[in-house]
Amino acid sequence: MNTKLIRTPIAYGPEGQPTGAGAEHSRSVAPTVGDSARAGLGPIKISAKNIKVFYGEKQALHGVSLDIPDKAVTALIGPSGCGKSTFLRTLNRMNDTVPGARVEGRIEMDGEDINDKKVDPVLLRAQVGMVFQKPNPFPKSIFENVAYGPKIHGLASSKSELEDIVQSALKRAGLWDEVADRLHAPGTGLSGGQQQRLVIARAIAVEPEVILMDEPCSALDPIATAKIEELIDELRERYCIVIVTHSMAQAARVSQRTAFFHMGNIVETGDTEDIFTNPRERRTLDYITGRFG
Ligand SMILES: Nc1ncnc2c1ncn2[C@@H]1O[C@H](COP(=O)(O)OP(=O)(O)OP(=O)(O)O)[C@@H](O)[C@H]1O
Repeated sequence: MNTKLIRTPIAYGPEGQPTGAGAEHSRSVAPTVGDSARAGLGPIKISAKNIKVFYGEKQALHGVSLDIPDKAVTALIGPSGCGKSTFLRTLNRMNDTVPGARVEGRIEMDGEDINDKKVDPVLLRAQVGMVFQKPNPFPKSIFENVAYGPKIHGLASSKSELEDIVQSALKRAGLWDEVADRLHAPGTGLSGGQQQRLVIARAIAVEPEVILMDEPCSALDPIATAKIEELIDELRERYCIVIVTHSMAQAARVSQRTAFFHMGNIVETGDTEDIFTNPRERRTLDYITGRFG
């Protein structure tokens, strides 16, 4: 069991291998995502199996399965209402917070069931951070926006350590140079694109392994969008990133893997280049060429 997700730690052997309870779930050889080994992607980080989501009587996902590689960007594309955001929210159990929502199926992160009752959803959401469509900084200073998570998760043992974490997260989010001289100004006073990078810094500050992005650029102008796309490309060296986007061009620019959703199902998954140049399914071709959606 991933100790970052539960409050009770388990023992690890001398080479970092899990021992005792939960060790049977660990993988000595991490699998890769089919042909993505060729594309040089990381091993599977998240594996979703037969995911069904219901909002009351309405079924939004009808048994979706997807392997998501580490150190890569996976784009979820498809027409409005096809279930992209619903699927994204299952990956850090955000649907738990939606009244009337019910999730079936299994989602493993590093081979562990994230819906296991031992998993603390608060710790899971720190490990699997989320960036929304509309930048949502807290009504606090730039510094406090980033420092908040590390403080509540006890990641800094001193003020200077906290300052280092904040500085490093802002640097990795490509925002440091623009805010270094006004860390105590309100986060909400930044431009939309800067706010979105602040929110990304906030997610990074708690040392996540996965970053989920739900249309992160749809409220931004082309220049701010280009900066976020550049940032996503840098972040993928370190994180597993899943992005929902309505922009085919964006999916093609930033992702290495793409899953095409339609009416609560995945029609096709593959390397982004293959999906956009040589899709196997007619519905994918029709969507990416703008015949529907
Ligand atoms: N909280 C909710 N309560 C009831 N139905 C919901 C809820 N959230 C989503 N749905 C429904 O579930 C289906 C999938 O919605 P979802 O938002 O996941 O699609 P999407 O592909 O992300 O759409 P979009 O691209 O428009 O954001 C839709 O029919 C939507 O109306």
